[in-house]
Amino acid sequence: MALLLRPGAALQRLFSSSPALFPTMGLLQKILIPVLGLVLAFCFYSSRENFKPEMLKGKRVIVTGASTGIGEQMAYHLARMGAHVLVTARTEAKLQQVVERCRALGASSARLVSGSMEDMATTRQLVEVAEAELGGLDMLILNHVGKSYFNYFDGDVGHVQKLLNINFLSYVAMTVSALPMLKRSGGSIVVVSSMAGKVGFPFTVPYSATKFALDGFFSSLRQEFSIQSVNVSITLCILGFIDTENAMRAAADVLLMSPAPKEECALEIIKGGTLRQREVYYRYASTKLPLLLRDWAAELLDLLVRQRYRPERLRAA
Ligand SMILES: NC(=O)C1=CN([C@@H]2O[C@H](COP(=O)(O)OP(=O)(O)OC[C@H]3O[C@@H](n4cnc5c(N)ncnc54)[C@H](OP(=O)(O)O)[C@@H]3O)[C@@H](O)[C@H]2O)C=CC1
Ligand SMILES: CC(C)CCC[C@@H](C)[C@H]1CC[C@H]2[C@@H]3C(=O)C=C4C[C@@H](O)CC[C@]4(C)[C@H]3CC[C@]12C
Repeated sequence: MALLLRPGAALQRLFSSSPALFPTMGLLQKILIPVLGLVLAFCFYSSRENFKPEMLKGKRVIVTGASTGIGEQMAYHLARMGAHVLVTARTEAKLQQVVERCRALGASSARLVSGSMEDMATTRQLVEVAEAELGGLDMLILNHVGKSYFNYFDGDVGHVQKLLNINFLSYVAMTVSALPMLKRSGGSIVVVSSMAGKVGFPFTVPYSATKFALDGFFSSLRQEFSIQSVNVSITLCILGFIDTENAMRAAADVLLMSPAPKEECALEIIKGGTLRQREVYYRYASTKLPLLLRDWAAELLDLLVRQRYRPERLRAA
């Protein structure tokens, strides 16, 4: 434990307790350890490129589920950064407004494709528009989710299947269709997932299944890209509770926690994708830190989570 918390002090204690074994310890302590520390710090910071909004200028980006919530906010950030934005969802009227706002915010171009992700024709059309009108694709942001319920699992297998089609299979289909373009540009795939795709929470059984599936598929695919030297990054985004209209309506009464803002969340996703990070955790303290408990004290994590729920406030199904 001491080695984890104060490695310098722990090493010092270890070495100073057996001077005969380490005749050059004085030298080691005074010079080598500080130098090693400096080298490690340099490697760590120099490998982490800083994000700059200019990185997105002129980049061709598809954002799915962009008519509302986090997807809509990502479209606006990308527009401000001067990207070419192609947004999609089912509600054409809403998408039209998003496109207009993107143009006003300074997008290099903004267009839409409306349609359901249950339908493979939508996937095909999106990729065709990117190819024909943008001449390729640099970033694919997969963000849409089908409507589900926030309540006890009701046994409806048909709903699980439908949600898997929308939240998981369409992500696979989009990836397969867009991959040739992404390989050409050395681009990025960004997959928006959730803490509910890493840990089992109550009242989101079908949704959680679809998010766990995304982790399995994309983490495995990332390994294959690495073996085959495919220069396409995959960023999996692990989000906590975010203040989008739909999430607030569904869960705010039941959850004893405050939601994080969708605007900031959208920006963190874009930053992570642009820097080709393996995973994004937003917010860090309520996602990454609880996950440290998952593998070592799962029961404790489950208990802490249940304490943040008020099941008596669930709406009658
Ligand atoms: N908000 C939160 O607390 C959290 C959200 N997340 C994740 O963040 C992402 C965005 O969430 P959020 O912004 O809250 O979601 P919203 O419910 O606000 O937006 C969902 C989007 O998906 C679109 N959509 C729904 N059904 C379909 C369909 N069949 N075909 C195509 N598009 C569809 C909707 O548009 P339309 O209805 O017009 O089709 C809308 O644009 C999701 O992946 C979600 O899992 C993760 C953790 C927490
Ligand atoms: C360890 C804890 C401090 C963290 C717990 C975080 C939990 C409570 C957070 C993490 C992910 C969140 C859910 C989510 O991903 C998406 C949606 C869809 C939306 O329409 C309705 C709300 C819902 C179910 C969120 C509810 C709250 C969840 C379970």
